[in-house]
Amino acid sequence: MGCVSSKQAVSVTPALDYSARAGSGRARVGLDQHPCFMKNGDHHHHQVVVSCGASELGESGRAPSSNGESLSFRLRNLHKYIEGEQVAAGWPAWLSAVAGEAIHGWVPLKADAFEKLEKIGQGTYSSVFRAREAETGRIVALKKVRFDNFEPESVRFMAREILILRRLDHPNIMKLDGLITSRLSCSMYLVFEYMEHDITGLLSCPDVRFSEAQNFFLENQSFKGEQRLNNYTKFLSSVGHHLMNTGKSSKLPHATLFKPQQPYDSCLHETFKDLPTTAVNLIKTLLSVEPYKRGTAASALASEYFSTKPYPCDPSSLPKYPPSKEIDAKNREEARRKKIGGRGHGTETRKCTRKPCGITKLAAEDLAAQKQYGQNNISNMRVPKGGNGKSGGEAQKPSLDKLEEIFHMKNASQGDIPFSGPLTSGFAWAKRRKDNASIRSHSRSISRGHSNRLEPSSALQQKNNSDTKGHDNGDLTYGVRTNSRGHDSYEINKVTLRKQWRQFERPDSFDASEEYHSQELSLALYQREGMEARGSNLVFQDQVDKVDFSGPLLSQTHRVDELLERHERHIRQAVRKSWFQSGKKHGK
Ligand SMILES: Nc1ncnc2c1ncn2[C@@H]1O[C@H](COP(=O)(O)OP(=O)(O)OP(=O)(O)O)[C@@H](O)[C@H]1O
Repeated sequence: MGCVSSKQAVSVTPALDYSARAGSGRARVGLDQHPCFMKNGDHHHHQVVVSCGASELGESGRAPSSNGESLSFRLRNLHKYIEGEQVAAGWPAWLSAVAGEAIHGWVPLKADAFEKLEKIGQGTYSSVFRAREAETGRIVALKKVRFDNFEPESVRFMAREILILRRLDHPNIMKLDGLITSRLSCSMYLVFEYMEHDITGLLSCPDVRFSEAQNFFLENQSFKGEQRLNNYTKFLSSVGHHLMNTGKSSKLPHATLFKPQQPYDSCLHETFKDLPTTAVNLIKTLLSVEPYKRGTAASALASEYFSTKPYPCDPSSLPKYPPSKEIDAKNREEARRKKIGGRGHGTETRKCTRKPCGITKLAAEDLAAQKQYGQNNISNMRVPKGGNGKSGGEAQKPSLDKLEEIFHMKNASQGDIPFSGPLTSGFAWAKRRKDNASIRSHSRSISRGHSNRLEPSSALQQKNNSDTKGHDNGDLTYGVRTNSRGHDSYEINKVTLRKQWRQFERPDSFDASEEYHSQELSLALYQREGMEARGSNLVFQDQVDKVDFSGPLLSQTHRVDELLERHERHIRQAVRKSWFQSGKKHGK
């Protein structure tokens, strides 16, 4: 694992140790013992017992009344102290404030240490890029995760993935090498070792046929690997609901979310009648809705399926397949569909079909945004440091929100067609495209409500495609109309707006000066903006939920796997949404 300290006990020190390899996430940040506290337990800050002197009592210097208070008081100080240390090491404050443990012992990697190549994957909450490490030439995968850095729950959610990845150390699990972000950045990239294949890619290759033993091997291996577990999740979404609806009521907190309109009988045995009973039994266990009944990876490995013939082949006997990834399969499929169906049978149709209301709303907002951009003199916009948001910055805000949403449209998770092939070279988002990045970094995550809201109309989608040329990597794509009235002024204002943002915020430019940027300023502005955005999102949310959980989702041209994929996404989104909400309710 790329982490020096992930398996070590937490201890902190005022001293930062930068002696490790420069620019590496593996660099060590102070693991020396601080005389003020000692460890008790192995991996939680909460378990640190503090025994500080009077000088450590904080600003007031007042001694708290009871032991409990004293401890929490000191722990608060300790947390602040750790946060300060992490920020000094280059981590953004929003991250260390809520997810200090996930980054503990690491220093952020620098964007310009990598040359970003083409987009190679699209996950529900991420876009994945191939990249080259400048110093070594090593090829890595950069996973840009989507989250809302102003939503502590969202950051925590993302950080949990990091924390788990850091703790995993296995040949079948892609290693997390580090994180790219900076003190002034609102986004983050996870740096992984590069994987040439994924199962979906391999399975989609017409030339690749697995023998039973190879298949078995892959299954067996895959229980040990994160990548394949993703595929199981997809699989789960395909048959899971049958299991869920066998008449037994689930005790899960959000079970009603998944409750279908009509009950189903489990059809696992029927669906997999060609599989041996041992395999179906294993699947059944793995798909149990109730967590306590569900098999773990370890129990799966011990299942009969893996101990009966045919045994897995020896890994060394596996042929070396040409690189093939899910994105290639998607692109091939998309090309095929376009060829067969011509216009109107692609993703655009699907998106339009699914969310007509959202589209209408988006189009209306788009027009409103254009109008507003036309009216406002954006070039005069100047956001004062520490301002209260009542100046030009605020005036521009609603437009900016809309604009950035439109910008992110293509990046929305639902049914995106990822780009393949080298679209740019160099770490463009840090160097050449600070303009876009400014807006992007300012933006909040499009996961959850935002992404749903951004389902484009076909007109927007068309423009998306053409606008992509001028921009980088498919990471950020403009969904601006070309054929709408007012387009020119919109374009001009858009450029101006980007310049303005660039002046006070240089996200993703990892050595940004603080001359114009103020995280507090951004925070103040966006807290208000977040409320506005959330308010307007409510309009869409109902529609989205309605679409997500009822009725036929696809037109006839769509394949079952797309349906399943989308189901999976919807389920995850619903779960995460409710998870966030319940987290908020409980004031976590
Ligand atoms: N380390 C890697 N090397 C090469 N490609 C990768 C790597 N990690 C991810 N990818 C590619 O990116 C795609 C999306 O990644 P992944 O499934 O991990 O994203 P995700 O956001 O976790 O998705 P989801 O939430 O839908 O599971 C994968 O299908 C894979 O092809």
